[in-house]
Amino acid sequence: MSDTDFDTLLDDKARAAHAAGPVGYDEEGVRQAVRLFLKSIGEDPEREGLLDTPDRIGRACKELFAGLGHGPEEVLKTRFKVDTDEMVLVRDIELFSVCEHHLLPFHGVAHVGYIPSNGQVAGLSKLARLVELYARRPQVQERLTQQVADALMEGIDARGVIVVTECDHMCMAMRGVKKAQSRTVTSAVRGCMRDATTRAEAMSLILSNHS
Ligand SMILES: Nc1nc2c(ncn2[C@@H]2O[C@H](COP(=O)(O)OP(=O)(O)OP(=O)(O)O)[C@@H](O)[C@H]2O)c(=O)[nH]1
Ligand SMILES: [Zn+2]
Repeated sequence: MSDTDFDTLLDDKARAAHAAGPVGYDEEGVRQAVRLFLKSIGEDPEREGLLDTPDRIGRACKELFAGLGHGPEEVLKTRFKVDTDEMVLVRDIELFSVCEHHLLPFHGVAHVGYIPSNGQVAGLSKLARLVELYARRPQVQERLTQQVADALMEGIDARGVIVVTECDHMCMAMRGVKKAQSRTVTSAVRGCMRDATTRAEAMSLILSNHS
């Protein structure tokens, strides 16, 4: 890889793609909503322990929903050439998201694999950044999985993509049906990764660290 390639990979703007938080974020609006919410559940927002809570949630939501309003082009604008058309797979990318039904967390891992076309590859960290981009917003796991797959497929003109996510949903654990041990697995498979042999190779790589 040339020096220029490295420079591009380390591009600060790409690194900070959504570090600024959600586009159009209204932190004061969030603070007011939290005060109202606390009152509405029968709490006293003026008691000492809760006084700073609206502020804290205002800052926390900026992180939790930092992907809102940002697009994959911010992450994938750098790509480079490596002489390979073989499968690349990054396994066990930690993810934290929030389900759009209950605004409770779901978390787990994503496995992201692709087959480049004409040696056009993405920096490995960009696969994890794509997961972040789509996880950091109110989500459902299926859509998160599909969005990462579609963004990668289009963003680097990949020949094929596979994304598998495995998540625990707090809305199924701490309330409602209360199944704390259940884990949800979703997959999205695109292009030549749909081919049975290629898909089987990817799945064996993904499963190789599972007992
Ligand atoms: N498909 C899918 N469902 C999800 C996800 N996260 C949460 N859910 C589900 O969203 C559904 C919402 O169902 P509703 O019947 O509208 O809400 P609810 O009465 O709170 O449902 P219960 O959780 O069954 O008590 C629940 O079945 C959740 O388990 C997700 O990522 N994907
Ligand atoms: Zn939920």
